[in-house]
Amino acid sequence: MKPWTLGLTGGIGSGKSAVAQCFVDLGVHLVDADHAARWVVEPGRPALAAIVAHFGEEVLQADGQLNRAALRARVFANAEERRWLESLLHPLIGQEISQYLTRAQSPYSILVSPLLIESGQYAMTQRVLVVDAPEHLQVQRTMLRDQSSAEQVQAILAAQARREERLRHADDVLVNDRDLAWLKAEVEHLHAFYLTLKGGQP
Ligand SMILES: CC(C)(COP(=O)(O)OP(=O)(O)OC[C@H]1O[C@@H](n2cnc3c(N)ncnc32)[C@H](O)[C@@H]1OP(=O)(O)O)[C@@H](O)C(=O)NCCC(=O)NCCS
Ligand SMILES: Nc1ncnc2c1ncn2[C@@H]1O[C@H](COP(=O)(O)OP(=O)(O)O)[C@@H](O)[C@H]1O
Repeated sequence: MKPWTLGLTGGIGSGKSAVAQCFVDLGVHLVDADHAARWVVEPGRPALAAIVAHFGEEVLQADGQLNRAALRARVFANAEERRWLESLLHPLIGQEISQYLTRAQSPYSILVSPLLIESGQYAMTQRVLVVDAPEHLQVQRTMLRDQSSAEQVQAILAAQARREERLRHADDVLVNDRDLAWLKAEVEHLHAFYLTLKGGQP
């Protein structure tokens, strides 16, 4: 039977990557929208040239790669610039994702994306798992992971769907407010359940 796709989403620092890694350890095929977002702006790809034409040479590093920190500072300080970037990149990211989803060998595959709902990528999935965490934990974990300031994390949070909106699209919710051993056990339960599903439904 054709593998179905589980959409995995949650706000920044909610624990999507940690949950995704647990599924990978169980042998599930994973496609990561953040990785696709990096591939489409590699040197030589047309999107990078369009970004430089729009934002200027200061969003390039000396080696010709995108200066992600510089672009991050620009787009999370200005919603119009962020929307411009999204309208350029989201169609390209969507194409990469659908190509990689077709390579799935496992009974189901996972698309992990911070913007699954906002970008409409959930249309490529048959079921949605939302990782949820209290906002103070999201901020604390992201600051530790990225060495970013609380203000920058808050600015990114403000650019994302509200928790209620994300939860409205959820078939399953994993509240990641305990330790990683507990998280792993929860993923094992979900995986056992997902293996019983056909096309993402009981
Ligand atoms: C702006 C940008 C260059 C910054 O790069 P970076 O500093 O390396 O940061 P990352 O790409 O790792 O993104 C950091 C966080 O910002 C959030 N984020 C990224 N793009 C976002 C956007 N357009 N709107 C809201 N939040 C966004 C994500 O939550 C991400 O963290 P998470 O995956 O851990 O949840 C990069 O985020 C980008 O190209 N964004 C536009 C493309 C896009 O929408 N990507 C999201 C996946 S579809
Ligand atoms: N339950 C947890 N306990 C402790 N640390 C966690 C837990 N879940 C995630 N983390 C850590 O918090 C940070 C953010 O998690 P991550 O999975 O990268 O979030 P996301 O992908 O949603 O942005 C990472 O450094 C991760 O290792």
